[in-house]
Amino acid sequence: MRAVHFGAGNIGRGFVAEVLTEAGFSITFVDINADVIQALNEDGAYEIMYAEQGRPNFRVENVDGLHSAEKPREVEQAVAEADIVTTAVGPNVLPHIAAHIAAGVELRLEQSRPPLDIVACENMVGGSEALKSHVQMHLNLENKAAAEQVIGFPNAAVDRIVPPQPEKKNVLDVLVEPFFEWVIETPDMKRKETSGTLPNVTYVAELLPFIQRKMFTVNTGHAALAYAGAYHGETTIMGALENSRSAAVFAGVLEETGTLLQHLYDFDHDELKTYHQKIRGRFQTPELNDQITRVGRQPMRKLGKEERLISPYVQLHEAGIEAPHLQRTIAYALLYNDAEDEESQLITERLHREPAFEVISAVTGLQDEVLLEKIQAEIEAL
Ligand SMILES: NC(=O)C1=CN([C@@H]2O[C@H](COP(=O)(O)OP(=O)(O)OC[C@H]3O[C@@H](n4cnc5c(N)ncnc54)[C@H](O)[C@@H]3O)[C@@H](O)[C@H]2O)C=CC1
Ligand SMILES: O=P(O)(O)OC[C@H]1O[C@](O)(CO)[C@@H](O)[C@@H]1O
Repeated sequence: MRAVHFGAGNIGRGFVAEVLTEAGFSITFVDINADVIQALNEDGAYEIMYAEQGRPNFRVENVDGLHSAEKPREVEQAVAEADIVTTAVGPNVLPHIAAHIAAGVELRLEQSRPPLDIVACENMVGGSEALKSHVQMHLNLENKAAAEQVIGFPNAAVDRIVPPQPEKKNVLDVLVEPFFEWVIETPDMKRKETSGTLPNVTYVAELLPFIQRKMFTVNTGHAALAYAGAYHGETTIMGALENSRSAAVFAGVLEETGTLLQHLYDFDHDELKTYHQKIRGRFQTPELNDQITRVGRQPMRKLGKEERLISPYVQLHEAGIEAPHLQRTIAYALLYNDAEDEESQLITERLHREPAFEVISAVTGLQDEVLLEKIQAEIEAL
């Protein structure tokens, strides 16, 4: 069985590949990083190393690579022949890989190949569904209707911390945290016998509670640590946890999103507390040396309306629940300034040039004047 995976980065090599290898797939990675593609084709294997004393490495074998800009026809043929397609490229990159996937789908339909599932493993709600819309834009009406029958885009949630990689001899080897969770929603699958039987994957009929629990806890909590930590002069996630001011924001944010999750889904209070402790322990792994620049990357995306900060903040507001720590975190995120991060630079420049109220509205997509004024006041207080 062959998988085609778009994005041979940290999560692609360090997580998706482990599960697919365990399931017996050989993997063709598609990427635009020439060094990684060359190494995949020369070595055909690499090691996953766990941030856990004494745990042996996991060897990923039977891999190769395709550079999508240099070998577009081969990428399309690989998609046409694949038994599963997965992605971990980042939400902003999904539109850029859609044309290749659509061309592969067209070939598949022409060649009357079996059904296929395409699973986006991105930190976002409705990732596969979003990819589906991008792919559909490249299909004519007839192929769109035909694809609807045989190409599934089941949504998924993925969770594993794969930090910025330490200096190492081999560009492919990847250090990961031992924990992982991959949840896939089953109703949209078209090839359950393949995509529905991956080992160590949790299958659910409705993903929303799982992905919201993950996004609003792991990702919102992480973002709070990153942005509050950066504001208080920290550069690492460990530093932010040890800093009493950012740690207090983190704890407050988890309380607030925990309240929301219980309000939305009736999650058990004690289970949620245990989940919080587990996450705190995962963040507190010194071997990962996780950097604020990674966790805080692309603040404009993270401040989007459907994302980890604004979505719970708005939902709490609508439920009549105050969320001062989330509100403060949103202000920290708007003030976040990493010289290497284009999005943080764009927000910083706009805040210098334009009234804060308008910048906040443009970045977050919020229209509610009450909320905009609250966030503006928060920024002014900092
Ligand atoms: N690193 C982590 O701990 C986690 C990341 N995620 C999600 O996984 C996704 C990937 O994140 P990472 O692996 O950390 O990022 P990464 O930057 O390590 O990997 C992304 C890969 O996509 C490739 N890429 C960029 N444009 C491309 C294109 N047009 N065609 C093909 N490949 C392209 C890049 O060259 C890179 O190899 C994101 O959505 C992220 O939110 C989810 C859970 C954990
Ligand atoms: O990958 P993103 O969306 O930029 O955000 C980083 C987040 O991804 C993770 O690596 C895994 O969910 C978290 O550690 C962190 O909150």
